[in-house]
Amino acid sequence: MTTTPTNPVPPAGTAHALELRGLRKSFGKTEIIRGADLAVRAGERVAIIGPNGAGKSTLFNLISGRFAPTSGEVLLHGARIDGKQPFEINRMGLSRSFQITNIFPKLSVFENLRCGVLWSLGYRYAFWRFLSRLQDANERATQLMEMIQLGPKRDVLAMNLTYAEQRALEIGITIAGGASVILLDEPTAGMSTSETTRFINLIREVTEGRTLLTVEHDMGVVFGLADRIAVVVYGEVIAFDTPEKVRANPRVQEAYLGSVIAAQQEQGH
Ligand SMILES: Nc1ncnc2c1ncn2[C@@H]1O[C@H](COP(=O)(O)OP(=O)(O)OP(=O)(O)O)[C@@H](O)[C@H]1O
Repeated sequence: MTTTPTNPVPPAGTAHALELRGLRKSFGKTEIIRGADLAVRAGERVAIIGPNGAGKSTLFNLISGRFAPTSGEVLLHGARIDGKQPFEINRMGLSRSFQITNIFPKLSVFENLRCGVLWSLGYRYAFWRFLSRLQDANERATQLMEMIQLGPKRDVLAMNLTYAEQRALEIGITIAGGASVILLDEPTAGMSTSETTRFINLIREVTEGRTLLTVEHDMGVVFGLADRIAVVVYGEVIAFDTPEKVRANPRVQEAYLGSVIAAQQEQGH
């Protein structure tokens, strides 16, 4: 048995890392996602932006399997994943951060990461302590710990970490299984400006070679991190392009970005 992660970069010429085709989702009579299309290339970093209530979180819930779509398709490296359970989608190589609820507060940094590694290998939590001597799981956890720069905090309980450290740990757990597609919900929410800058660099490093999707409100993070930006307005992807082109897109300006950038400039961002 080995904990070596699966190669996060699929062979050249394969399908998109992630694809949404005509995706729709209704809650009762209200259609929230109204025919969303998106095709993300392997290795791309994509930020999903849009006004409050546009459906960004719902899209994440549809991709990660928390909700089944009303109609339409979600494909991971060309394979249909819509309607599958979250753990099945996870096993197929897509991992979503669940913010700090992912973390076991009373376990140390190292133990949290080892749990993430073992869980991704298919062991149930009840068994992990019996497997604690497994050298490869320990090695992978150590490797992750260095990656997220928490080596000096190895034996500190997660609940005693700073908020930014907890977010870093959470990302470590998210990538523990070697998933090729990573979904991060507002990864820098609640951080100071300097923490945010450091954290963007950390995210860049740990997701290198993987496909990253993030939902983000902070335009500094969006423009600093994303190769392409998907703009969701009223349940549709109205633009999907490079940051420069999205910024210059009159439809985006009108629907969303103009007012957001103006507001963030007023606040001194
Ligand atoms: N489980 C649910 N049942 C009913 N309505 C829901 C459910 N989940 C989301 N909605 C509704 O779907 C709409 C879109 O919500 P969603 O959270 O996806 O938007 P968002 O773009 O992520 O917003 P925000 O930027 O404020 O987080 C909202 O009107 C919300 O009330």
